[in-house]
Amino acid sequence: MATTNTYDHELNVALLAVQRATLLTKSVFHSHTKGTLNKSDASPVTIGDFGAQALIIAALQLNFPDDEIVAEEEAKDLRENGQLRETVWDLVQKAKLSDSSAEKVLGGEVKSAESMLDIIDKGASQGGAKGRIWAIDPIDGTKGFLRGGQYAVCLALMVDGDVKVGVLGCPNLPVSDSEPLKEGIGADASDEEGKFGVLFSAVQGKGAQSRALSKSGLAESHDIKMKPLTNISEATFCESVEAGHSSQGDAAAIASKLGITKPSVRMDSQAKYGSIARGAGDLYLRLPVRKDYVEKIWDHAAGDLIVREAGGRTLKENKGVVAAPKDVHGKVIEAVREVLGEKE
Ligand SMILES: Nc1ncnc2c1ncn2[C@@H]1O[C@H](COP(=O)(O)OS(=O)(=O)O)[C@@H](OP(=O)(O)O)[C@H]1O
Ligand SMILES: [Mg+2]
Ligand SMILES: [Mg+2]
Ligand SMILES: [Mg+2]
Repeated sequence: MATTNTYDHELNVALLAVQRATLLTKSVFHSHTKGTLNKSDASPVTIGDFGAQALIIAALQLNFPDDEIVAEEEAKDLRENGQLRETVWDLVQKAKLSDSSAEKVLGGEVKSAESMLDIIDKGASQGGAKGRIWAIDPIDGTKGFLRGGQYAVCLALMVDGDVKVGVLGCPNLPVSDSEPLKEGIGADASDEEGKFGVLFSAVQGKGAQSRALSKSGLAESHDIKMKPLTNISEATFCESVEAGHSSQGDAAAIASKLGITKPSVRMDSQAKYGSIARGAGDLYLRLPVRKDYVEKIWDHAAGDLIVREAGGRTLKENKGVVAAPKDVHGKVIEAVREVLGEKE
C-alpha cells in the first residue's frame, strides 16, 4: 500500500543541514579572509558559499542518495586553486553542531579535500519538472554577506516540480518575529547564548514556522503568519539592495500608485520572503531590470513556499516577484501592470 510522504525526515535533515551551514558562513564572516572570487557573470562567490554548499550536499547524499541536486556553485575554481581548496576544506571539517545526535542525522563526513570537490559538483543536475530535486543556494545575497547585511542559506525540495519543503537560514535577522524591518545591516549582536538569527521553514500544506538558529540541535519552533493588511497604503514593502537586481524606480512608482508612503526596506536575499511571511513587512517587489535575466530556482523555491504557507500569494514562472497577502495581491498586480505597461 502506498503511504503518503509527510516529509518529516526531509524537513529535519534540511533544517539541520541549513543550521550547520550557517555556522560555517558565520565563521567565514568573522575570519580575516573571505576568499572572494568573481564569477564569469561578475557576481561574487566566497569560501563561505563553497563550504556551505559542500556541507549541505554531504548531508543530502547520506540521507537521500537517489535525489538530484541543483545548486548555485561549482568546484572549478577550487580545483584550480589549491590554497583556496584547503581553506574551504578546513572550514568544512570544523563546522559541527554541538549536539552529537544532530550531527549523526546529518552524517556525511567529507573524507578529503578531493572528495569535497566532487560533493560540490553533485549540485550540477539540470533539474526539470520530474522527480525529487533539491535546490540549494549556499549563500543567497553574497553581496549582502560581504557587507555584513542580510543573507540566507536556502534549501528546498521539489517533487515533480512542486515545492514540498523549504528552509531559509537567516543569521543576521532578529530572532523575534515582531521586530520591525530594518534596512540591510545585520543583527550580529544577537550572537549570544548560542543563539543567532532565525531559521524559517515550511512543508506544503502544513504551514510555515520560525525558530531561533542554534549552534547545537533545533530550537523550539512556532507558526508564522503574514500580517493581515486591510489598508494597502499602510504597507511596508521590501526590495533588493542591489539596483542591478530589481528596478527600484519601478517599485517606487508601483508603491506610489498603491498610496504607499513608507519608504521601502532594502535587504539582500530571501530574508525578504521570510520577513514578510513572519509579518515583519507586508510586500516583496522584485521588478526586472533586464529582459534577458532568467530567475534561478534556488533564489526563490524555499522563500516562495514559506510565504504561501504563511498565507501569502506569489507570482511564479515569471520575471520578477510580487509577494503579498492574498487579499491584496490582485491590487498589487494591477499597479504593477499599470506601471510596467506605461513603459512599453
Ligand atoms: N540581473 C539580475 N536580476 C535579478 N536577480 C539577479 C540578477 N543578478 C543576480 N541576481 C540574483 O539576485 C540574488 C540576490 O538576491 P537579491 O537581489 O534579492 O538581494 S540583493 O541584490 O543582494 O539585495 C543573487 O543571488 P546570490 O548570487 O546567491 O547572491 C543572484 O542570483
Ligand atoms: Mg551568486
Ligand atoms: Mg541567490
Ligand atoms: Mg548564492
